[in-house]
Amino acid sequence: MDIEKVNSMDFGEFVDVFGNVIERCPLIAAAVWSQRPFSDVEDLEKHFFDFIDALPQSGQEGILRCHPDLAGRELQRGTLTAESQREQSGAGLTSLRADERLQLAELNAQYRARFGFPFVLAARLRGRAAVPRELARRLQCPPPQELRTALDEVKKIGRLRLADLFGAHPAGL
Ligand SMILES: NC(=O)NC1=NC(=O)NC1=O
Repeated sequence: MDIEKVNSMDFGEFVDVFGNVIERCPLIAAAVWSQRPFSDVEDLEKHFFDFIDALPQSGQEGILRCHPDLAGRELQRGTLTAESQREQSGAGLTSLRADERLQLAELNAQYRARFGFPFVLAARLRGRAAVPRELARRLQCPPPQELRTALDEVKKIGRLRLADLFGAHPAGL
């Protein structure tokens, strides 16, 4: 994949390839397509992130709500997107003990009850021990700060997914 190829994609191709850069939010790719041509992958990524930053809080929270829980029901049922499945299994979340899974389910429920959206963490960047630790730590954060932290994690996931698509190794993560 190179940027000339991306700039030559029609709408359908572009959304097929980039529709899940932000988990289950193809709308963002559909909007970003109209911003082409992109100078490079960083420019493409910036358009994805600028779209997220320009949303009202309700839209930003909506993006978070499109994310499946870490080690949640969807992982158990095998209904995750391919990207999410790779990320969650890569973080060791498919080999949790029953007590670890229960602890995460309880923390995820507490988090969702407090913030109104699921806990989001770029799982590939952290080991499996970091998930409950980060969840417990962030559970104490003020909601405005936690919204920003969660969106930063969405962007880290997006950066990793774009790097995969370009066969690159993302800097600055
Ligand atoms: N709730 C989440 O954090 N979900 C995810 N994190 C990832 O890295 N991939 C996911 O699906």
